Amino acid sequence: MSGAATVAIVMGSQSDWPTMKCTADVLEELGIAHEARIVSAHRTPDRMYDFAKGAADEGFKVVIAGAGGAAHLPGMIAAMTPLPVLGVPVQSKALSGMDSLLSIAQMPAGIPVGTLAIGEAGATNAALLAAAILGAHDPAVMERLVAWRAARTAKVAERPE
Ligand SMILES: Nc1c(C(=O)O)ncn1[C@@H]1O[C@H](COP(=O)(O)O)[C@@H](O)[C@H]1O
Repeated sequence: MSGAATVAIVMGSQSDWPTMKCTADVLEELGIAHEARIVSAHRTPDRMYDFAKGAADEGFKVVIAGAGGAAHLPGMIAAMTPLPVLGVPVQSKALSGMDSLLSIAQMPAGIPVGTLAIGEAGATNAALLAAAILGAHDPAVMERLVAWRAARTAKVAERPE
């Protein structure tokens, strides 16, 4: 999406992309400029430090961080930026994402990460939550979010077939 990105989507590995693509797809549908990068607290700590320290200066307003297993990425980023950080627990093979969920949710008081559900539902909702955050100060974004939700509601059938 063109224009200065307001939402950063970061993930610990290329293998997280099938999940985090759900975030990118919904942001695209909502017309919210975003940028996706692979950044790992474990494997690329210097890149993570530079990203987290510079995210606000880069113009990002919200960071969405997805990671699986020992998912320290969202919390480490939250420790280094005042921006809202939304954490998406990516489903892991060994523990089905429970490890990811607990790693992201159990932050110490003072360093918040808004933790979403495991997997694609969480990745989708992270985009909607980012839109709601941005929409609080941007009526055009809020209008598109309301329309997106209305369209989703309209798809719910009254009766099962
Ligand atoms: N949890 C983290 C972090 C981190 O938190 O910094 N970096 C990579 N990972 C995770 O390791 C999993 C397996 O990665 P590989 O598939 O590359 O082995 C991924 O879900 C990734 O998010």
